[in-house]
Amino acid sequence: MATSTMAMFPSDISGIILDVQPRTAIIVVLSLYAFLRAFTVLKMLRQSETINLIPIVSGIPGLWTSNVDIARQVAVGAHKVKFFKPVSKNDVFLQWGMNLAAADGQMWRKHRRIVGSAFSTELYKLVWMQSAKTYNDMILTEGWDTKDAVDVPVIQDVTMKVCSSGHFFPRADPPKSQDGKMPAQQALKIVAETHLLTLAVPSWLLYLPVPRAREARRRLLAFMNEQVAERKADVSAGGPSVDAFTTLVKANQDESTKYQLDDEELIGNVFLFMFAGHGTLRPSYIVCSWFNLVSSPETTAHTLAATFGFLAVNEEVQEEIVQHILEVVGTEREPQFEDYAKLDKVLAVFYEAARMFPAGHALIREASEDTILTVPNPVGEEGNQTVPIPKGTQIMVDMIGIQYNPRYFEDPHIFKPSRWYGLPTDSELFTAFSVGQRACIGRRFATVEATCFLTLFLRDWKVLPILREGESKAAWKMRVLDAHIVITLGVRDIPLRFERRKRA
Ligand code: HEM
Repeated sequence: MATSTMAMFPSDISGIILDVQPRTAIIVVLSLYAFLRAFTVLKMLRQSETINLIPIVSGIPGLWTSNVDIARQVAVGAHKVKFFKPVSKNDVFLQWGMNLAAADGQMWRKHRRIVGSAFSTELYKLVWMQSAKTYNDMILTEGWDTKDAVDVPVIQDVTMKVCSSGHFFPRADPPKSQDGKMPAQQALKIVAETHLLTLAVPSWLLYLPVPRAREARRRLLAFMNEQVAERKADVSAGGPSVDAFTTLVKANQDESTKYQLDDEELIGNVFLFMFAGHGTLRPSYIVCSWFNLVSSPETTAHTLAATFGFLAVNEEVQEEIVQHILEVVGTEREPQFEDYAKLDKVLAVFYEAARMFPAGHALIREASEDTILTVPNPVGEEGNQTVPIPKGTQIMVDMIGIQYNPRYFEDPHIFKPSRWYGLPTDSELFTAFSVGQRACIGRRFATVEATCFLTLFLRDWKVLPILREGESKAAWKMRVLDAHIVITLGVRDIPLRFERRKRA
């Protein structure tokens, strides 16, 4: 839109419309159409689990579903089934190199095998220790150790600090500049914001010679390479894999195996884990989630925030969880990683919050050839139907729909952690991390982190809502515990009060 035209027709809408570029107009109309289509389909999904979208004149055929059996048939990966993750949903991240979240087929198997080896018991022990340390440090640095009550206007500010990729790549966390160049942290922010732009504009825009953006990309790449070089030196010196990053670097160095990451793939995965979900960067989270990567530690932070919110208005549940913590850990000792599997009720509250606000809210897949899907009949009717799926059909698995589907959950709108009590920690009955081989690789990472933090926190503090004058808890719940959707799914800012628990 030319500024001169706007100056000539400051309040004349037709003048502005006349000057809209044809491409922009098409994008606006298509976006409106896409929005209305999505809205209508989502409305229909509330009545019917699976909807087949058949284009009349042109367009891509689609199938939207909130059925777990269909999710299982499509989500697992192109090496097993005739559905793949469309590259168009990942191309922003592919700029840094192929990575686990974007790959499919045999390529995905390689990345999953290599990255998967970093998600070991050693890593989870480290995550547990770091979470405990974060809690203890926070109490001291915030001066909570001398207070009996603390008001936190936005609990997300706390949970964002707790859940960060620092556990995954410990040494890379404070990317400060020592040489007067743009700090890597700032470079990351600019890169993330530029990525965000590509939601609205074509991706070639990223390559335009905008000096700051170019400098940021260069700086970020240099920073990642520095980190890689540091670890390569460690690996050459025969040092142990002290963190997951070093495990990835080892996979790049090891020439004796067919499961080797090349330099680009190494950087692609480093970007995915170190940066895509960095706790301080909301834009990158939005991009990450929009492109269905769902790799963000921020997903854990959002779920943890929702967990606190639900506990604040469900006092009985909170007391039951505290009793459970006292039975398992007592009051005198620090909880240990070995307690994780025993703290099933703590995990259950986190699961229930993740069910009600599933951070990974959609899985998108595409049929690579003509195929069929087995679609279960509606509840109350036995059997299945076979639905032909033409090549190119896009399948949208509505994860929110699954988590509220009465086929799977009694009273789906009620916060009821007891549905998960006693569930083994990796049970597939819990579906918010997706299902099958391609389910979230960070599931245990997230649940270990959350269980440790909640255990320490709830043992010391009672969680209460900060109510407005005259507001009831029910009204607070309606106002605050509401999905906050911009592009991704989150919870509104949650104001909470913490009161120190009196110990007998
Ligand atoms: C409450 C927290 C989380 C939720 C609800 C969640 C959910 C999901 C879901 C639904 C998927 C499947 C996406 C798809 O197939 O299209 C996924 C994949 C993934 N998640 Fe998570 N996630 C969480 C935390 C994490 C964390 C903490 C990490 C990293 C440490 C992580 C890393 C990944 C990666 C790399 C994938 C892609 C895996 C693959 O394609 O093989 N996630 N996540």
